[in-house]
Amino acid sequence: MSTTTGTVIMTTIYERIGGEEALVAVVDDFYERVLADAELAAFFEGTGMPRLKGMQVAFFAAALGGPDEYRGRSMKDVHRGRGIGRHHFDLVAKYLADSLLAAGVPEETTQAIIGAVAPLSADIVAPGQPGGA
Ligand code: HEM
Repeated sequence: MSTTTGTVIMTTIYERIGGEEALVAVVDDFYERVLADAELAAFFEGTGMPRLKGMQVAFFAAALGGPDEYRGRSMKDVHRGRGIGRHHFDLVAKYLADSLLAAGVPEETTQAIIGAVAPLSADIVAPGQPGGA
């Protein structure tokens, strides 16, 4: 048996993907895909997209280990009463993965991010729907 001493360098997913700047680009591309999908676009009618993009960047930054806290509303409050189904959630998750991969985020990191957002379906999918609380 051998022992090694060394420095363990911990990096967050936030840092690994390139921080705030990378996240802004990913979120822009993500909403382009979401709004181009006829099954999703109607959910965002009447939503101010520049503000939503900013909130989404803040949310993902906090979720992925970034330095700032997310100070927006809870996922449950934001998505309540919108009739979001499991299918819609899965489409959104797929577009997020597509955007991350398109930005050059490695497959493994992309999977880790999708794994981190998956449990949010309990708060986002409407109650009574599969995957909803
Ligand atoms: C990974 C899953 C998701 C995450 C992390 C997420 C996150 C967020 C965040 C951070 C906001 C902004 C909150 C605020 O304004 O205070 C938001 C708003 C919104 N989300 Fe989601 N969301 C997700 C999935 C979905 C899905 C599946 C739909 C519908 C298909 C959806 C529809 C909306 C809409 C319409 C708004 C804007 C509400 C408004 O106009 O104020 N979201 N979401």
